[in-house]
Amino acid sequence: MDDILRFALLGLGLGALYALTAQGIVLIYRGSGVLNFAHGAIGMTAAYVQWELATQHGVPYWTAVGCGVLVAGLLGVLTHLLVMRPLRRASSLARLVGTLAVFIVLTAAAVKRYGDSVQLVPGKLPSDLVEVAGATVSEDRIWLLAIAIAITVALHLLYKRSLFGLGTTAVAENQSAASSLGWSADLIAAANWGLGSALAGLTGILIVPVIGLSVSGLTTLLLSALAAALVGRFSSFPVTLAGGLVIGIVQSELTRFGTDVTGLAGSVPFLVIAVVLVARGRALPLRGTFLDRLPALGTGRVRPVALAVAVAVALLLVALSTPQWADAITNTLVLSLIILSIVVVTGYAGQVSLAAYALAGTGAFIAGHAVADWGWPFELALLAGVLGTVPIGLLFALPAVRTRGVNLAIITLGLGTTLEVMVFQNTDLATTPGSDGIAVGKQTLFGIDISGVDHPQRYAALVLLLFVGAALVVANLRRSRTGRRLIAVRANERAAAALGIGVRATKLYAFGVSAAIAALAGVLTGFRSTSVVFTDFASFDSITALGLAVIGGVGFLVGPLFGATFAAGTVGARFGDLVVPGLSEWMPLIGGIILLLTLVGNQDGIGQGLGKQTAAVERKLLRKRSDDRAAGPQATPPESVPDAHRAAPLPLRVTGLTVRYGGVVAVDDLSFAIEPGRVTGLIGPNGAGKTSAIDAVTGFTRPASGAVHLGDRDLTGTSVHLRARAGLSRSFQSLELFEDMTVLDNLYAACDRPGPWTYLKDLIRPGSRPLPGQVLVAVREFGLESSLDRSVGDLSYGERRLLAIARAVATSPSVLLLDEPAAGLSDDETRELARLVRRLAEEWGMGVLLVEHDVDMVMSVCDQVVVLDFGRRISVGTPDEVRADPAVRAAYLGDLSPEEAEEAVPGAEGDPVSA
Ligand SMILES: Nc1ncnc2c1ncn2[C@@H]1O[C@H](COP(=O)(O)OP(=O)(O)OP(=O)(O)O)[C@@H](O)[C@H]1O
Repeated sequence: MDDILRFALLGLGLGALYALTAQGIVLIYRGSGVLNFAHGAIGMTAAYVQWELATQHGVPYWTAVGCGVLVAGLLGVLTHLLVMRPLRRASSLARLVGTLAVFIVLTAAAVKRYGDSVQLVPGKLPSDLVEVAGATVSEDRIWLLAIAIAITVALHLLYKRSLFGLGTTAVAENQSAASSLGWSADLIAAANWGLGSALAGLTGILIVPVIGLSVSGLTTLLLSALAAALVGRFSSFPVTLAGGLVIGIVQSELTRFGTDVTGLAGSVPFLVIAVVLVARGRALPLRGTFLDRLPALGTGRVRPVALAVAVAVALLLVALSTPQWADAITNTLVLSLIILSIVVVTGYAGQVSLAAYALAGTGAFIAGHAVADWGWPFELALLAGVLGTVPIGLLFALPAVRTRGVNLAIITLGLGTTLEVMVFQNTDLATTPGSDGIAVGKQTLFGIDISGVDHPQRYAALVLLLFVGAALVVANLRRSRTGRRLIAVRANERAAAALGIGVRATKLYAFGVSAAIAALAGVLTGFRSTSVVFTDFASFDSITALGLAVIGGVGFLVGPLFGATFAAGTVGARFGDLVVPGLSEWMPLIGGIILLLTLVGNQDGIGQGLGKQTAAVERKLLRKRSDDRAAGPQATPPESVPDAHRAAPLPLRVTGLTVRYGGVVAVDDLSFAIEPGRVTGLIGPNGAGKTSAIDAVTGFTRPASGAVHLGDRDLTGTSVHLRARAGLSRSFQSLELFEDMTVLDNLYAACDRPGPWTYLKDLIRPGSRPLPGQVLVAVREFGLESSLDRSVGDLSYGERRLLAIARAVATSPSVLLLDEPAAGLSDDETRELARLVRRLAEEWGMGVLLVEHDVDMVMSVCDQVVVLDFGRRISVGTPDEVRADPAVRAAYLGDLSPEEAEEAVPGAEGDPVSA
């Protein structure tokens, strides 16, 4: 019992360190929406400044502390002004990498100045042993706990009570609204960066007497601190403190009771948090979720002649290279493969995963054991490593099914670190006796000696060919139907699901392909010498790899090559040394600064600039051909919708539907039916529950009760994409188009129905097929023929609204649910839309549900109208019946002022139902 208490008390001290670190991270996240990877580095800088001033320049201790904290605060403000402000319109991924670049610059500068050994720094907190509740602990832990609590209370009060705190919250929630009230978002962000970084500095200074002063020391705290921040949802200071303390206590108890499993203590609390987060996450984001600006994407087009020439030249260079240069080429290409795996999962599928190195290590681990323990030849071991890592990649994908953004990044980083400490660092699993890794010896490939030790050029040539092969597979994926689905999911998960795309399967697929590529890199890294050494696969290196991916252009196939050249030990670093001898010593710092400049200069990475230039040259050279292509390979649309493409005429029956949001009953026991070939209107005042009804029918909201049947099929409880595939298609009030795709690709995403084999086939032979007949008819009906190659971002407001409906129609639904399709259209456009809706029912045979505020349009188009008020159905019937219904008049009149109501009652002129 005493032991339990003693370890709990020790854990409180540890937890206080986590909490202190986490509070600064939360503070900056609240103020700027950025996860600051440079937090630990800023703290470390402050600690070094304080240490140098106090020990080497005789500055009094507390003055030195003040200077350290001040420098940290200044670094925060500078980070905001020089990096984050120029990146304010960039994707959140680019901003995250901005902080990473700051991290690299600060750590490289610190290594240059102070070296990378650990200094023991005496602290000012008393460290006598004291007895608390029968257990002995060092007094400084109690002080740290008290400081953590005091800082938490101060921050809580500052952000809840002060004008500055209110301003920060206002800016975080709605920047433009806050600006219109006179808050300067820029000033508030700068202040938060300054304050958060000063706190990082103070934390760093307080912590180093406990953990020692070193450049990398603070990163070891990072994961637990991030976990504490996750518990506090990056917003609550008290919950973050509690999270930090509980993690500290659990880790401490585990070191006492679970010492025989490597890495258990560090991993368990993290894993529990990950599971809770995933359980509490949502399969699809909520309505109105803010959609981030996304990194630009390349086309994935391969120019065979240029590629063949490039490969031939590269092979020649490899053959002529010295062993050192061959090694540098291998390093560059292996890192390029790692980055290529990030292009698939983050660039194409939009999932910020920080697991690349963990997956690479897994590949090396499997292949290493296959060779060392089971005596498999290299060819088979390579295959086993690559394929065997795919299931692990899918495991990493599970959190992505229910979490996104920063949360996903941290969970994947944590899972990767767990794998690293529990498997890769476990000497029972990852070393052969007498070796510091898995001893695999020298390799041959189909009888040719390719040992990286004896023939570095041959090994480099092998890596080159495999890189080209992997890049071609990724290029195929980008151009394929499957690639389009990945990009649709990246752009908007809700819209993708509504079109029948299995969002979960798509994400799993991206993680699977990415894992295979990372594993290939891992095997090639591991087998270049005679034993697979797992220090090559540090989980935190995944953060740097993501940074390099963004610098190169995370959506571009050439991105990996550019990104990789910025790393140490690669071709880029060797060239640097050639140009200025001795440069390699400065290379990490210079590399960090170049990263910063590149990122600030071009947020979409080098790949995009290159892509634009190539495209411009090509356009000039091949103007005629590209004109032909713009005209498109599409066939002429048939006169009417071919029977084969008509949707099955199925009635939709909704019975007893009730939707609750906490205490609000948005839809109350609603029943209605939609018959094929007929248009049903759903009207009601603002907030009556119309969109909630569509959400519940299409599966976006889980109703409290009720049933949905399409024909004979009971769709109650099925997921959004399965309802869409069954024949329910919807449009959204806020359109939810795939903004970074062309009109044509938006339509393809809707009408493609690839089978399970397509996922594999697309990696080898991406097929493109013309739009099916019914979509061509829709294109003509909605007047989109000349816009097919345009990007959605270039369309006018009216065109966007038409595309949203055309896209829903392209899925060939039995029932089409339109949510306010005429909002914002002119009278002429609305009349044209009304005619179109009518034709969709009469000529296409669909059942249409029309939610509209334009009552005139509803009355003119619909066969039947359902009226909602406060979620309840108050009337149903033909337009005339509804118009005459006193309950409807009362509901609508309730919306009007008394004068308007009086005016409306006597005659038809002011009648809100007919006007
Ligand atoms: N996610 C949510 N959480 C809590 N309440 C919600 C949520 N979504 C909607 N509501 C509430 O449910 C009720 C119905 O909203 P809904 O948007 O479905 O109405 P609507 O008829 O479509 O309104 P509008 O015509 O303004 O679009 C409203 O009171 C709304 O505030």
